Amino acid sequence: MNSTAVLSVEAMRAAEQAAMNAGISEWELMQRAGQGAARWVMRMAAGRPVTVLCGPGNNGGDGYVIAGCLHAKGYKVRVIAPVEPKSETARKARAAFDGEVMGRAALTDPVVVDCLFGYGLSRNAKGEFANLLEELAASDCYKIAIDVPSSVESDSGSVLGPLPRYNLTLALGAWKQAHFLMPAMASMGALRCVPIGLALNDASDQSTTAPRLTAPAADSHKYRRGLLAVVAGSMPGAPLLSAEAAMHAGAGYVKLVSDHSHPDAPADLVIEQDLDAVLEDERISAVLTGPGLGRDDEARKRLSRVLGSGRPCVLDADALHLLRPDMLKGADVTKLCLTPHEGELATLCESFGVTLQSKLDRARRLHDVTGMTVLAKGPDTVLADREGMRFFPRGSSWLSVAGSGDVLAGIVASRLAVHSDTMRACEEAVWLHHEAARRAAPAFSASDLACALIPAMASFL
Ligand SMILES: NC(=O)C1=CN([C@@H]2O[C@H](COP(=O)(O)OP(=O)(O)OC[C@H]3O[C@@H](n4cnc5c(N)ncnc54)[C@H](O)[C@@H]3O)[C@@H](O)[C@H]2O)[C@@H](O)CC1
Ligand SMILES: Nc1ncnc2c1ncn2[C@@H]1O[C@H](COP(=O)(O)OP(=O)(O)O)[C@@H](O)[C@H]1O
Ligand SMILES: [K+]
Repeated sequence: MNSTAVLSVEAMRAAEQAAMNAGISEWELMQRAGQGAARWVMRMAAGRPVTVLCGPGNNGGDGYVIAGCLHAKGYKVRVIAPVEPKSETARKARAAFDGEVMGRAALTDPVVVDCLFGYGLSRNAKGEFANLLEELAASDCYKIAIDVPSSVESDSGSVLGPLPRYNLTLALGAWKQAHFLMPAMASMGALRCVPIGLALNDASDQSTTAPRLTAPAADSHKYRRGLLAVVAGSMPGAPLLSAEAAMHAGAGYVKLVSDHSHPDAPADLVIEQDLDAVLEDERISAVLTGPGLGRDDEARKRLSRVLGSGRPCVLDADALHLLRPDMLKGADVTKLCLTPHEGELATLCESFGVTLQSKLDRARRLHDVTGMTVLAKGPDTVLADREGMRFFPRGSSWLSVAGSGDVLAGIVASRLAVHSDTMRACEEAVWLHHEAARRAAPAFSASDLACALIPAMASFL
């Protein structure tokens, strides 16, 4: 089975070194990578001619092995290599390939395999490399990236040259961070991982797989299934949306604590006004606040009361702007989930003295300095928690609609009310959010999305 480990370049080099220390040579690793990738290339090429672009490092070395496998199977295959290989193992692979190698040629074949650079890309692709990538971007051939697209920086997912849109990207040995990060992720097409026998069991960072949810126990009642309080503030719409989503994500009972009258609220949503009375109820299993909370003194007081309740909490939207380190004194931070988008993450980093730049680094450090669960959402959602980072497959781009984050916060809170595990709640919520988007018709609104949670739940039971 494919591993779900996600490795930084440093961790990848260490895993390869460990394999070599255990007696598997770099040459053997390259053979496994190249042969495994070649099987995918042949599946996609289905007999059509193939061009392989080979760069100076071991990614180029993999390219010569791929070309060799295709050649041996009778494929019409040629290599375009703007420079000779520099690493010893890649030179050996070049010498072992007895097919056609050209310095420059037009990209006329229907399938092109890109092995210019892998995780060793260290600066902007320029000159002949940039020309080739531009030509590849403009071509309508079937494009396969080996390990990572050649202008993608493996750790950050940032782009250092012309970026073609690939049909397929084959990660070698393990997933790299860029496979789950924007802007790189958007260009990779289908993603597959080719195992090469690395020991990855100790990797702390992982891609997530579909959660398994369970129906309520046979002897459940509404409180035992989880009682959630959604604490509203100055604006009525957003918390109502969160509460509606929460009602369809597992909790047995959702209360909206609000001073507004909410004439549009469904009859089965209980609306209360007395925040202290609600929070004193021992049966409350989780609290959500932030959507529509406002940022004035009253909102700050509400947030402090929620934090003081000691319940598992989800903090979103305005709560993330109001949150300060001193508010966490005495709080059990392991019960708190933050669900910031990019802007809210920047605000939180300022409040908690995190100066790193990338979303991944910021989320990781924010968790490290606060101990809270950080779900940094966006087109490339990442989760930072006690066990490491968690990554997700791409969700529907239709999720970029106002209120979509309120729905997500409601789902996280609902799952938290069910089982009190912050990390698990976030993982389940992202998958449910994505699945609801898949099941809703295109151009859905946030309330359509909340309704689509009902069939989405069924996907994971
Ligand atoms: N090390 C191993 O054991 C294995 C590595 N494998 C392959 O090796 C790749 C990593 O190999 P390398 O570390 O050799 O790195 P790459 O092949 O990714 O490229 C690095 C080479 O390109 C040069 N370079 C980097 N950026 C450049 C730029 N913008 N313009 C021009 N030259 C540039 C570097 O100086 C270096 O020579 C992986 O992505 C994977 O494809 C696989 O064969 C599996 C085994
Ligand atoms: N292009 C996209 N692809 C996939 N998911 C997206 C995309 N854009 C936004 N999302 C998701 O939609 C939600 C938007 O949340 P947020 O920015 O808080 O919106 P709002 O404040 O309007 O509710 C997040 O869960 C985010 O992950
Ligand atoms: K590549």
